[in-house]
Amino acid sequence: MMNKSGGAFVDASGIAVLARGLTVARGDRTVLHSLDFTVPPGRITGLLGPSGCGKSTLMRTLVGAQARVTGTLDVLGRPAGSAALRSRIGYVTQAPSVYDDLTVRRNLEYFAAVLRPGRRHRAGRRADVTRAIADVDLTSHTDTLAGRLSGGQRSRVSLAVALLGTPELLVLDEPTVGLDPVLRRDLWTLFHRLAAERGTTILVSSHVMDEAERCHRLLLMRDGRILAEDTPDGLRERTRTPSVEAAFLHLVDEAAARPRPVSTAVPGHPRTPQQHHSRHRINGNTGSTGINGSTDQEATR
Ligand SMILES: Nc1ncnc2c1ncn2[C@@H]1O[C@H](COP(=O)(O)OP(=O)(O)OP(=O)(O)O)[C@@H](O)[C@H]1O
Repeated sequence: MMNKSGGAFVDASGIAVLARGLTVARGDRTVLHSLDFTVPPGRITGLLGPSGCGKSTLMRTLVGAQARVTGTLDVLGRPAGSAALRSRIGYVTQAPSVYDDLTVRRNLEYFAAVLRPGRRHRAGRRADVTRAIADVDLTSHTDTLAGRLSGGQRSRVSLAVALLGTPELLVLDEPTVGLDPVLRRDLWTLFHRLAAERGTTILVSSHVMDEAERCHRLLLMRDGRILAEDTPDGLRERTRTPSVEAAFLHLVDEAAARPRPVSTAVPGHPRTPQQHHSRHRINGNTGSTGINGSTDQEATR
């Protein structure tokens, strides 16, 4: 089934991601505290919050690369970590995962062969590789060794890898860090094009508040909790502030003035009724592989 924009229809409910009571522990601490949120399909949702608030952990959980998870997390209508989701999600981590001793094209060809093995897919793979390189504006560097690229160019190779399988959901962990303003603008143009033309659902994290204005919707996070879930306009109006940054600070102050919930249940030992009552319980030790090759070993941390 297809939606209006030509992308895949994700769920009868029209929700790409649904989290209820989502809790994650890392080390000896709970780092995500009973999160409730949704991500709409075919839109760009920004995950914003200060360093260490849990953005990467949430993204790892979405792609099934995080252990010690309780609660409900449905992604494209299936429990996070399901094997069936692997080819439907593109995940770009903060550290570009490319082979320095291969050219841009060879890097892409390698990952394309993993996604669609077999001689009969050769022509299709070639077309996918050429399109993905053009998507990230690296056509003029097709035959350059990845090791000779700048940091920003290497991140774009990682993004091209994630775009290879035409994913329905793209999960991007701080993709614009360290990029100059022109490249940042070009990347945001690409994200909007992917959402509008291919119906791709994009979840993109950032700790730069001015990037919030470029998103259709925002999830504002702090200390492993969702402070707000709204459009940029909605946030400004609701807090009567002139910018998303000011709205964020307003919400931080508001939250600080409220008493905190007492419980931080350790995953595996749910204490709240909500945690017992999941529509799709997710497997806390699932170690499915994101497109950038997150491993079972990583899933245990
Ligand atoms: N391997 C780990 N073991 C234990 N705790 C961890 C581990 N990795 C991260 N944490 C903790 O989990 C919390 C959330 O970290 P996370 O990387 O998800 O935050 P973030 O918002 O993505 O930060 P940044 O923007 O700096 O990448 C932090 O308090 C961090 O110290």
